[in-house]
Amino acid sequence: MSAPQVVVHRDKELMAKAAAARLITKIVDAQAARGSASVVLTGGRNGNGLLAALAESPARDAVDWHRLDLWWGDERFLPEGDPERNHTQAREALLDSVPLDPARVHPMEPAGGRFGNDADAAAEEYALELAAAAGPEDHAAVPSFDVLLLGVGPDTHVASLFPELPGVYEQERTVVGVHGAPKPPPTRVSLTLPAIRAAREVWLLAAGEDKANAAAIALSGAGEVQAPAAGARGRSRTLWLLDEAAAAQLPRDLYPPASA
Ligand SMILES: O=C(O)[C@H](O)[C@@H](O)[C@H](O)[C@H](O)COP(=O)(O)O
Repeated sequence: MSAPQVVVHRDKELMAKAAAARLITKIVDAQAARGSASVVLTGGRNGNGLLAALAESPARDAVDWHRLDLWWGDERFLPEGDPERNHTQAREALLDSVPLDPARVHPMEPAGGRFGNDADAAAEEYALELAAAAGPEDHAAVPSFDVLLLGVGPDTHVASLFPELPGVYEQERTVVGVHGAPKPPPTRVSLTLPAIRAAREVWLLAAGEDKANAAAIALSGAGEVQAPAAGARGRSRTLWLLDEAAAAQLPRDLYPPASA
């Protein structure tokens, strides 16, 4: 697993724009090299802020949208179209504005869908979908995602893996149902750390002073059970994209203060 790299931007708006530019370049390079690209989206303000910035980017259509596979790192287990679903918010922020191939967009099942209100069954189905998309060269029963995006909670949760809750202990399954999540809604579906760590690159997005403590804890050697963000590592790159407020408590060796 790759050691974390930290990049700090002035504020959350610039962080979102810079992250969007970085993601466009990564997708374009992957498509040039392998004919397609694979990205895992995340929910929350920073994840959706990146998508909205990408939608506005002048370089947006350098991406061949028809050759992009989109997955989700987690989903709030709510009915299709619920405004609080990560899928709904991603569509509003970007997906409905670009010519994606619908067959390559993989939302997690909603509540009241094929599995009714059984989040565990929805998780099992998504694991099967991921496994079906994995190739012989892939590092787990999931495709080798080019970039897996993660927002970071103030408690250091990523996706819907919360400190000391069952999902963060999962070492076999790639997707789990989550019950009793401290961040509403309580029922969710989430990739597990083994699935996250199969990604080539993991990018963690955190902006605002409410994330400063979480970033400092996760980047200072905390264990993944107490700080799930600490376990979110990519095979070849782990990149923390912060604004100055979220970087304020980082150890000095990770983010030296601006020179006076
Ligand atoms: O379903 C969700 O809510 C997200 O997937 C969650 O993991 C989110 O990324 C973090 O809670 C950070 O959210 P903010 O960026 O809004 O702080």
